[in-house]
Amino acid sequence: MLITNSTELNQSENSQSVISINNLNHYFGEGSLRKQALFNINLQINQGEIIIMTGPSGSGKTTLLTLMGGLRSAQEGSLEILGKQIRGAKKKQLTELRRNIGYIFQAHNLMTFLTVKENVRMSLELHKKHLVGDINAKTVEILETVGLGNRVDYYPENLSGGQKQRVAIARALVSHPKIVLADEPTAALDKKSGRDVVEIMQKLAKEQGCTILLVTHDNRILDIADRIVYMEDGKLISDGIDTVAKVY
Ligand SMILES: Nc1ncnc2c1ncn2[C@@H]1O[C@H](COP(=O)(O)OP(=O)(O)OP(=O)(O)O)[C@@H](O)[C@H]1O
Repeated sequence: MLITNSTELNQSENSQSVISINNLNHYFGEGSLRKQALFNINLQINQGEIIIMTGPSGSGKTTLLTLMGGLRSAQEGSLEILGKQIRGAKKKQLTELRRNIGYIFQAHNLMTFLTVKENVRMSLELHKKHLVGDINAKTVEILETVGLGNRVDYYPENLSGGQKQRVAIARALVSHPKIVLADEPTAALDKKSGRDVVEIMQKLAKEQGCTILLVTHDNRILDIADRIVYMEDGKLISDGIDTVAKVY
């Protein structure tokens, strides 16, 4: 009976872990040009956490973010995303995994020839499981949540930077991904728009229970994080469990 209980406990603990990284190394280039970009990274990320990754330029934040987002295959060590081992993963496995992940980038990457509504709706259309029910209504609903209910038929060129970024958030979250990756989402925005954008991300993520991984140099938004991961020279210096105060 005791064994059963402890097994159940382990299973429930594991189910909370969305990303599990152990002794991860990463290299760019080959032969004499081979350069190590990540050194022995260990990090556990749980469901619903908002993680901000910060550190100097070239410290490896984007490399780690793209690995955690299934945008490249892990080479050495262990990287489990949503329970799947990504070390040595093939393109097909990464494509499959990416269906569970939403992406928000500094340059929002909206389709300029589609309206706001069409941009968001397209994301739903790529997910077969969301093609049930009224996808138009789902699209309008999330646009209302990000404060763009009155802009659904606009083209991106007629929106401000902050509004475009809010469309990008709606597009990333409309399919209820388990993980959202955001690379410098406030970099091109003024203080107020940047703040609005991260607060909307925070609110939606908490409602949906999704995990957010956010890379930023923007000190003004650090407070939305549950944890701040600090990197230097390809090494993880602090994973925010109890050292945030020392770093900042
Ligand atoms: N495709 C690549 N080919 C070769 N080296 C790369 C490549 N991408 C990144 N690097 C190197 O890996 C290291 C980490 O880069 P990375 O972009 O992950 O850092 P970063 O912390 O995100 O920097 P920034 O804040 O400037 O975006 C750097 O030394 C960089 O030059």
